[in-house]
Amino acid sequence: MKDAATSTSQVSLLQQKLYSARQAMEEMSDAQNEKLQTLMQFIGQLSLACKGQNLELDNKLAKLRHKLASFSQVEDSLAALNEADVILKQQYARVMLQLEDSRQSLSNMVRQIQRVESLPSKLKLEISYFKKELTKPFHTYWDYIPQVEKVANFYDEILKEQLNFGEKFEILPRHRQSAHELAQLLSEIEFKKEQRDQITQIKKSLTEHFELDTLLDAYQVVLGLLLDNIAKEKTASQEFLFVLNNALSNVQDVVTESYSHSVKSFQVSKQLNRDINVEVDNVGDAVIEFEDIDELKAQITNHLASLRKSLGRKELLENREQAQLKQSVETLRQELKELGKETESYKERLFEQQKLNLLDSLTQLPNRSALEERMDIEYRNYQRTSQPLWVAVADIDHFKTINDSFGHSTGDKTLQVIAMALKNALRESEFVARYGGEEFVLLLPNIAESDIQPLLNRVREKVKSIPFKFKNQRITVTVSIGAAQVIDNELINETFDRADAALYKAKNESRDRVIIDF
Ligand SMILES: Nc1nc2c(ncn2[C@@H]2O[C@H](COP(=O)(O)OP(=O)(O)OP(=O)(O)O)[C@@H](O)[C@H]2O)c(=O)[nH]1
Repeated sequence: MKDAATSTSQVSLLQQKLYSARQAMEEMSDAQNEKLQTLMQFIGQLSLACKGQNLELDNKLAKLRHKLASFSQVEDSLAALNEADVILKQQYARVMLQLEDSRQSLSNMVRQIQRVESLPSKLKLEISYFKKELTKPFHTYWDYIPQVEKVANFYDEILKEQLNFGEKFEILPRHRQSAHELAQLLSEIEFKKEQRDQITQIKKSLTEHFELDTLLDAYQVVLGLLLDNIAKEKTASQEFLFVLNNALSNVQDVVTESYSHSVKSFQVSKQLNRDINVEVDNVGDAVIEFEDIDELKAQITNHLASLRKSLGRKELLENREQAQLKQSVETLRQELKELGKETESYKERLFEQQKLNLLDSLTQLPNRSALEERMDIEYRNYQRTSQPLWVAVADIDHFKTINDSFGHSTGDKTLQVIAMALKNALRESEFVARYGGEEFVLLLPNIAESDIQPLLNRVREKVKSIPFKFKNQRITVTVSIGAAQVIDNELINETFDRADAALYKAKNESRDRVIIDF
């Protein structure tokens, strides 16, 4: 019995121990599950941090999280852990390569930036320090990102600079050519007085160191001014036509009115004539059929009274008609007088405009259009009379140097003085025009072959003797001249070409000379 009791108490002891052991094991398992949860959370965060970098790594980490869901599966997870470890190492190597590539790309970008010529020196220095910094390798993306930010900042600053000072496009020869042609065109077009200062400024801006924007602005402004002038001219013409139209319709009204009045008067007058004729006939009849002289007297007195009445009415009508006619004529005269005045002022304006269109604004010499007109006239004279006609082209020597050394406005003044000298050196019947730039064309009729060289040499000497003084420096300005005579059936433009070729020779033969194409 005692044994049985002992056994029972041992069993219960064992049961108690077993219970305690199970409890301890359960507690241990809970603690491990808790640690496992922490590990899973960590892997979860790691997956999130790496997500998108590497698809394979994303899958492995997802599988691992699934396997680690309970402690019992930890054993199975080991292989997945190893795989994830390998991929992580590969990913690290790949990131390192990528960072190296990115570093190279950044270095290239910096080299490009350094090529921008207009960089301010401070920025240049900063970029060159930065370039040195870029020679060190990056270890993480966190090394890389700030450097990218720096490059972006450099671009930003450069962009700001460009925006502040306007983008400076390179000026190509064709831009220079366009600027030169525009400046020349501006010398040939006559602008209104109030526009001239602006045009002078534009011309000046085109001959000095200009930017593309200046050229584009110049085109825009010139176009605007021209359109404005055309619009004004159009308005003036329209106003004139309006006045003309008004006057004509007034005249038409007067004429129509006096016509209808005349028609009416004519009808009344015709009726009165008929009445008079009837009365005259009546008198005639009374005389033929007369029996009693007293009765005849009475009848004739009656007829004569009617006749006088009709004649009185006719006279009244004629007087009224006369007055009406006088008034109409007076109205017409007034209208025509007004119209005449208007036409006169329009003609004057047209004449002024025409004159302006034919003058070069800078030198006040005839311009190219005027030259063409005069060439036609002189050529027709030559064809009619066969008197000699010479064309000479004169060009100022090294004029560019004057502009470059003393400024464009000094160049302009020089042109004005030389233009005056050329004009004064010629006779009334001779003609000089500014052909463009620093080139002048002379038309010289009726000059004998033996006289042309001395004449042109006198012109050349006259220019040479002008005492120019720029910036207190005595300067001699010379011209080269080429000339040719119109021959046989040659067109005057062909003569001009020969004169121009002679000028070219004079320029080649050290300038300041006259060459005639005989
Ligand atoms: N100031 C001023 N300069 C002008 C005008 N029109 C043309 N020019 C300038 O005249 C100069 C002509 O230069 P080039 O054609 O090289 O001739 P150049 O310097 O006279 O030399 P050569 O003719 O070979 O002796 C250019 O600099 C033009 O800008 C103008 O209206 N005013």
